[in-house]
Parts: sequence; structure tokens; C-alpha cells
Amino acid sequence: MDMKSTKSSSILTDSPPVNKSRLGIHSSLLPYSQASPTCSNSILAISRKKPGTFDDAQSNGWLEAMRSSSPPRKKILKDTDLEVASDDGDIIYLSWTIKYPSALNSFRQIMNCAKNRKLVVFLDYDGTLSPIVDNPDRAFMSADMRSAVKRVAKYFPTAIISGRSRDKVYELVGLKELYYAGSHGMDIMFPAEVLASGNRSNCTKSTDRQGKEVNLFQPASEFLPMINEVFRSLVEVTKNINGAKVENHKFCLSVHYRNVDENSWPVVAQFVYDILKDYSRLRITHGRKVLEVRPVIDWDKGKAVEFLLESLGFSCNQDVLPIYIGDDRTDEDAFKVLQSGNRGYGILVSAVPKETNAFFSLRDPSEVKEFLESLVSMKQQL
Ligand SMILES: O=P(O)(O)OC[C@H]1O[C@H](O[C@H]2O[C@H](CO)[C@@H](O)[C@H](O)[C@H]2O)[C@H](O)[C@@H](O)[C@@H]1O
Repeated sequence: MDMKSTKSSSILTDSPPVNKSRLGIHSSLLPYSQASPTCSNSILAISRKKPGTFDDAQSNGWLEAMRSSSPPRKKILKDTDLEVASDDGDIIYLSWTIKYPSALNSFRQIMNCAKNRKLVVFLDYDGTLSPIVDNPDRAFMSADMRSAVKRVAKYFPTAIISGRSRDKVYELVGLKELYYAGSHGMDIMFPAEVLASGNRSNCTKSTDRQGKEVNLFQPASEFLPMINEVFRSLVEVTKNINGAKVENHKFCLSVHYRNVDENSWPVVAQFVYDILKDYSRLRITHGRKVLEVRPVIDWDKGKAVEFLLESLGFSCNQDVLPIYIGDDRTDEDAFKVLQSGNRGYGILVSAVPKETNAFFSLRDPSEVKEFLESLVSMKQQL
């Protein structure tokens, strides 16, 4: 595989923002309001017309996206141009929940919709099961959260879909009763016996840590050498930037700038830009104070949700209610899948108002835990 390409490439983006009316959704799935959210799935254009100059990263909107990622409590709201102080922020948050009601307050409604349907639960990891912390290696979930997830998995098929490598997220979650998809869904493992559709010729057989036979779906495996090469380059160029950290998540990479002085963010952006301009088959997406380097393939967390539903035998819309809980821009792909097929509920975890394709909201991981516990209690009462 030709790892580098200096050919002028078209602009590389994720799927375009959507402006999809909620009115098309089956009424049984609608929350109280029927607003029309737009998706701010952020996407970076990677131009390669000229060698890197300091302006490249800036002109492609990287810096703006970096500054707006994971906003602090006090923030400028784009739509209103208002600076929001804490109290005002609470009011604005509450009005936002009219459009995206709390999944806790809407629990009964969700359960009504779940009647006679098989609930399938999808969970993101960082910011959803674990709080966001400065050091990605210390993003642990609480023992209570682990036990809530374990109990959920006892009653409902449950999968974790993370931007981290599958091994890393498994280590952090540590529950063998779940299905795991790492690298933003580009690395899916599930037991051999549950391959329902029988048409997954693109899966390979492997064994898990317990020695059980499993299926592996890794649609970006040809990118491994390229990802490793770029990882080494990124580690090298960022080594003198205080606070910068590069993670190798097997089929994707993360360049963290949370702990980098904001004045040096342009430097981080430019270094990443300069390396990536030689790799037309890689693209950048924005996470929470992180630049994510990913292969240009038609695969994301939304596709991973569809893949798992089908592979586990749950693709029949009427009988199944998938719920996806996530906090990040990459989770929007999963929300879109559930929204566009009238299939289920996306729940955005956010303490600040955001544009989203989710139906419901939860404020933070502690509310996620409460929601998961409610699912279990509801099941136990049946
Ligand atoms: O899909 P996810 O499971 O949500 O993974 C997305 C990224 O999560 C991690 O970074 C984020 O959480 C860190 C720990 O709280 C935080 O320090 C960082 O700023 C966040 O971006 C992970 O380290 C990344 O590799 C994932 O891409």
C-alpha cells in the first residue's frame, strides 16, 4: 500500500451536517418537542495545495474547532453571542432541555416505547461512563458505574463503542459480558456464535482473552502500517510541546492538547496538519480537546451500531429499541442512524447546550449511571 500520497486530493470530510426535521420520526419515538437540530459534526478540510504554512491549519478552521471543543462552563454561545455566566447558563441549559429533554425526566415515555421491544444499549466511554479528566490514562469509571453497566448487560445486550482501542477500553471497563467496538467502531469483537446474518464474510475468527472463539470486524486493517508510521511522526514532532500527548488506538490516533497552553495550540494544529498533508487517505475529526486522525473509509460509530444490531440479530426495527448514550461529536453518527431510521433514541451527555442529533439529554456520567440503574429497576419490576 502506498502509504503517502502527495497527489492533490479532494477535500476530506466526514458526512455533511444534516438539518433533518424531527417531524419525520415515528410519533412513538418523539420527545416532547419537535425541533430541527442541525448536526455540527465537525469536519476538517485537508487542503494539500501548498506546503504547510502557519496559516493552513488556521484557514481550515482547525483552530476555531479546537477552541470550541469541550467548552468550559462559562462560554460564548455561538447562536446568541452572549457570554454566559453560571446562573444564566443554568437557565439556558434548562431551555435547551425543552428541545432535548432529560432522559431521566422522560424515562416513563422511553419505557412506554420499549414495551414489547428488545432494548439494546450502546455506550460511549469517555465523558459518558467516565468523567473527562486531564490525563487520558486516568479516565477511570467508578465502581458504581461499573456495577450499573454490569447489571444493565445482564438484562439487555450492551455494547461499548469507543474512540479508544478495543483493548484499552476493555481494560478500563473490565466487563466480559459486553460487546466492544474500539477505534470509533473500526474494531468490533463479538462472540462467534451470535453471528446472525451469516453474510459477514469480512469478519475474521480470533479468540478473546478467555480463549473463546470470537469474530473480529476490522474494516480499516490495511491502514495499520500507515497509522503506525504517522503515530511515530506525531510523537516525534510533538515531543517538545509541553502537555501534548499522542495515543495510538490501533486504527486511529489521538493528539491531545487539553494540557497544552492555549497559545501553543496553533503549533499543535500546524504540526499535525503538516504531517497529514502527505496522507490523503487519512483525515482529522475533532473530539474534546483532541484531534483524531482516522482513515478515510465509510465507517463510523453509526455504521458500527448498524453492524452490531445486524450481527447480533437485532436489525428488525419493530421489535428492537436501540439506545445510544454518548457525549462527543463522533457519537453524532450513531445518533443520526437511530434518528434517521426512526429506530431508537440517541441520548447526548452534555452539561452545556449543543446542537445534536440525539433525542434526549443527560447532564453528566452520574446521570448516565442513574439512567442505567433505572433501566435495571424497571426490568426487575416486570
Ligand atoms: O469515544 P470515546 O470513548 O468517548 O473516546 C474519545 C476520546 O476519549 C479520550 O479522550 C477524552 O477523554 C480524556 C479523559 O477524560 C480527556 O483527557 C481528553 O481530553 C478527551 O478528549 C481518549 O483519550 C481519546 O483517545 C478518545 O479519542
